[in-house]
Amino acid sequence: MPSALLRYFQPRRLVLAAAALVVAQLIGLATPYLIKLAIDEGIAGRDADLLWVIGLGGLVLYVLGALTRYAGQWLATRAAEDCWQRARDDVFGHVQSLSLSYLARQRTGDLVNRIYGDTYQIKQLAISALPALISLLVGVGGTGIIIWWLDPRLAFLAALPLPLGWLLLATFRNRVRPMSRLRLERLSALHSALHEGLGGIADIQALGAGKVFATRVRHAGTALKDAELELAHHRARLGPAVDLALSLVLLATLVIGGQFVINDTLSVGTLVVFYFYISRCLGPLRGVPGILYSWHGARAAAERVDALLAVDERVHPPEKARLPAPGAIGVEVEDLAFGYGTPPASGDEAPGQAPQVLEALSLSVAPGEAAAILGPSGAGKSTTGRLLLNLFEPRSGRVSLQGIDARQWPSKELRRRVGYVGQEIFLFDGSLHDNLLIGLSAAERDVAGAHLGDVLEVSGLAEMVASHPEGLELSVGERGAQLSGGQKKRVALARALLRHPDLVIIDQMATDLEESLNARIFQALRARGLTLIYLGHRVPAGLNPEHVFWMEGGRLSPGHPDPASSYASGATRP
Ligand SMILES: Nc1ncnc2c1ncn2[C@@H]1O[C@H](COP(=O)(O)OP(=O)(O)OP(=O)(O)O)[C@@H](O)[C@H]1O
Repeated sequence: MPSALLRYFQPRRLVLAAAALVVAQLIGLATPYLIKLAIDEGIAGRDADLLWVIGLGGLVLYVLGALTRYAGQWLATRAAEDCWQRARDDVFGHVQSLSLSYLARQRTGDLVNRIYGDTYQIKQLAISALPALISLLVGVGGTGIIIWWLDPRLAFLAALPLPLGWLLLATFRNRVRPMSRLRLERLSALHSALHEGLGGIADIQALGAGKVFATRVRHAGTALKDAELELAHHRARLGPAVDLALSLVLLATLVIGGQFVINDTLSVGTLVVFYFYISRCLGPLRGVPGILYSWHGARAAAERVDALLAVDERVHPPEKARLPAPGAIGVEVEDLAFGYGTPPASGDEAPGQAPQVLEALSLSVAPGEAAAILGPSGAGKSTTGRLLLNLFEPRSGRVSLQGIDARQWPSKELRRRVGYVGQEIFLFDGSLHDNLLIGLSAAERDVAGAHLGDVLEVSGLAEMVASHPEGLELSVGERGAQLSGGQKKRVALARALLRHPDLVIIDQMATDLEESLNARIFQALRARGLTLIYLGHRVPAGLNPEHVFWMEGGRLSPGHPDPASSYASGATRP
């Protein structure tokens, strides 16, 4: 059984819910018996007082039944909601801990569906399947015992269709599991298509490709509809089959039980109450297909959650962490090789499946120096930046920051001391202020707040903030949709600087900003004395780097290959 099915439920809540529902069912079992008493003892014996006592007893039982049913359903709902929250948080936490190389191979819509949709299926077990299962086990099971005690002949008659029902369920069960799995996979595919279609809406509109994505969403939706219909069709056959069997039992009870009354071997009260008990079983037995589908849906969902939780491609904390000394960070890269895709299994010397992106890459940048790594598109510049940040595991070679292997830096320290302005900037739907301070503790926020004005000035944001009526409370929109490309870059730079970094890696900014603004920003950055690594197609004004490297096909060489370039010598400052 998939472990995600039980892992997130708190047993105490479930046991309490189950106990309340069991009591409600036991009370429900007692109430029809009062009818027999009323008919056979009260009415037949012309005992009006007894009828009043029975009525009062019935009232107490009905009230208790209602209260325990309410308590059971409420406790089951609480258990389910707690389970869903715990499962969502746990699965999302796990996804967050996975390495970028794994996540880059996944579809976001599918991950969202596993975190939200699959865990939802698991919680539904407590809300719908638990009460249905208890009314089946206690309600129907208890009824079986009572009717056996009332009249074994009629009870035997009522039990006749049971083996047939069991056989029917066993046959149906084998088909439900693969169908439930297919339904969830198609739901995931639809989420992925929607996510992609909405995530790139601006480009899609600009390309006039709306129809293409509408078709993709429609196809994914049609596939899901087919899976849903197949499941519903299957269920539609099981439901009426159960109904038919139960109706036959009711008819047989009436006709054969009536004969027993005529023959004086059964009292009218017993026949009536027998009929009542059998009718009480109709609801729970009709619920059996629901339990079956809910169980297999949750099972298929739990298998998908387990599969995701079993992924261990994560960023592991360093085995021998070393705390680097404060101050500007020198960068040493030795013989670095890297490729995206499945890394080789441990102990396996063979390279991974994916092609090598970086080869024998070596460079050295002293503390406080600036280096520019230039090269054509696809050369491997951004990849180099990600390896300097220890976001990916190199296939061989190493990156040392301040003489310590980047893999041995405590990750929190690395994220704080190495600022990163990526090619694609992540901004979330919130104020500019919240985007700037994201990830900082309360104490760090206080420190950052004190030099916020200075940082806004260095990153060229001060004028934008001053000119906007909402200032720092300006809303940036989802993924920063309300800011320009250059503004997003500057917000990312300010966000990095607010952490007091000692090394800043900037991936392509020169082309996003006008020359004078570049000059202002890079001069101000150089004046701070931190180490700077710039990745792009040309050296930005004001950077004035000590080193210029040319990267092509994942290989690095000093200087620009164009002899006319002022950086052609490979020597340093032109
Ligand atoms: N997440 C990824 N998964 C697989 N391959 C990738 C991934 N990211 C980049 N690549 C591949 O790695 C190579 C280097 O890409 P990279 O982004 O480092 O180049 P770049 O020099 O920064 O290019 P540009 O100047 O266009 O930004 C390219 O061939 C690219 O297709």
